[in-house]
Amino acid sequence: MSKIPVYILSGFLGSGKTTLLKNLLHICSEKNINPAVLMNEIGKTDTDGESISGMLKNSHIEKVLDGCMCCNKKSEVTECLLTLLSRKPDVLFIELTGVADPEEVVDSITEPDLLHLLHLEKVVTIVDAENILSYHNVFESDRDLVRTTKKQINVADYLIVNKTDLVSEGKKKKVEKLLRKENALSPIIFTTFSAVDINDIFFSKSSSVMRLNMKRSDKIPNEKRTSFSRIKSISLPLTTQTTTKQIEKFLKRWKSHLLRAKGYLHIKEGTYSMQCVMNRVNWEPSTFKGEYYLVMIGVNLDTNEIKQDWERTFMEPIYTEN
Ligand SMILES: Nc1nc2c(ncn2[C@@H]2O[C@H](COP(=O)(O)OP(=O)(O)OP(=O)(O)O)[C@@H](O)[C@H]2O)c(=O)[nH]1
Repeated sequence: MSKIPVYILSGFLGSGKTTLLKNLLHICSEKNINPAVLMNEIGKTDTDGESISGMLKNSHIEKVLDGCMCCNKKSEVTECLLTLLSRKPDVLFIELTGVADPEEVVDSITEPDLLHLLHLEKVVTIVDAENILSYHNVFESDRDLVRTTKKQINVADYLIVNKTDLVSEGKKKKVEKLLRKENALSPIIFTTFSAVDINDIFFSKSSSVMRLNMKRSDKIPNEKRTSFSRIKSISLPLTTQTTTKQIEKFLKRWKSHLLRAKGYLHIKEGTYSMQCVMNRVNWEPSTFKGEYYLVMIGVNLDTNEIKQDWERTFMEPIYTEN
């Protein structure tokens, strides 16, 4: 029986992993390739899964929520993978959380129960050209997080520098230099909205197994690792109508700890998907039909304080004309 090729999509919060996954699923649909997807979210709420599910046969997606596949959710991964592999997809994509260490995930997918069913084709790491150079300042005191972002670059077989529409040529060069410091060998491509060439991802030569084995032998045995030591997430339900301005004002109040926010919100103009990466906020009309919410992810978020602030701000209908 031929083994199913697996692609791991890694990269920090908001770098463009889900955007890449959607592009890859479009390519699969055009080429009549039958994909399966394993997704992981740090929080209990599955914001991206909904839109991805719509692009797949129902049974071809599994989700690991409320934790990180590389740390406290390892045991669930084998079960989810066995379920997906039993459906005999042509290819399997695993989208990691933004704070996952891909090397740890490689360890869990190369255990004996799975090894005869799949083979790791590539670890693809996507970096956010706009923000990557400032991460080291943001995470100054969190060594685990700094180590994880470096590791994501270090173990990649293929590196994508995304969001090039938001940076100058000079900044692109600086990002490339940073990547080369951590990873001297793997190809680097530059993209906007994760628009990759199918040949680069699916047909270029893979060096993953060899390189990852090399890296693993460097590991300190029994080292206790967590990739997201101080990362916290909170999901906040919204039962009233609001405005983009009011939501952005709320996010600004918690800006110093916030890395990422996303959700579906009911605003004056209708239902919108909101995506916030560091300081940048995007709003897009959405056909989402569920209950409205906002998820916030950040370093040492004071979840009790945030919850109280949210309830104070959005408990009563607060929509005003201006
Ligand atoms: N301007 C710009 N925005 C982008 C680009 N790529 C992605 N985005 C936006 O960045 C936001 C985050 O993209 P995602 O694909 O959700 O990022 P992610 O890595 O999956 O995020 P997490 O799952 O939270 O880690 C979304 O609003 C995207 O539309 C790009 O090249 N340029």
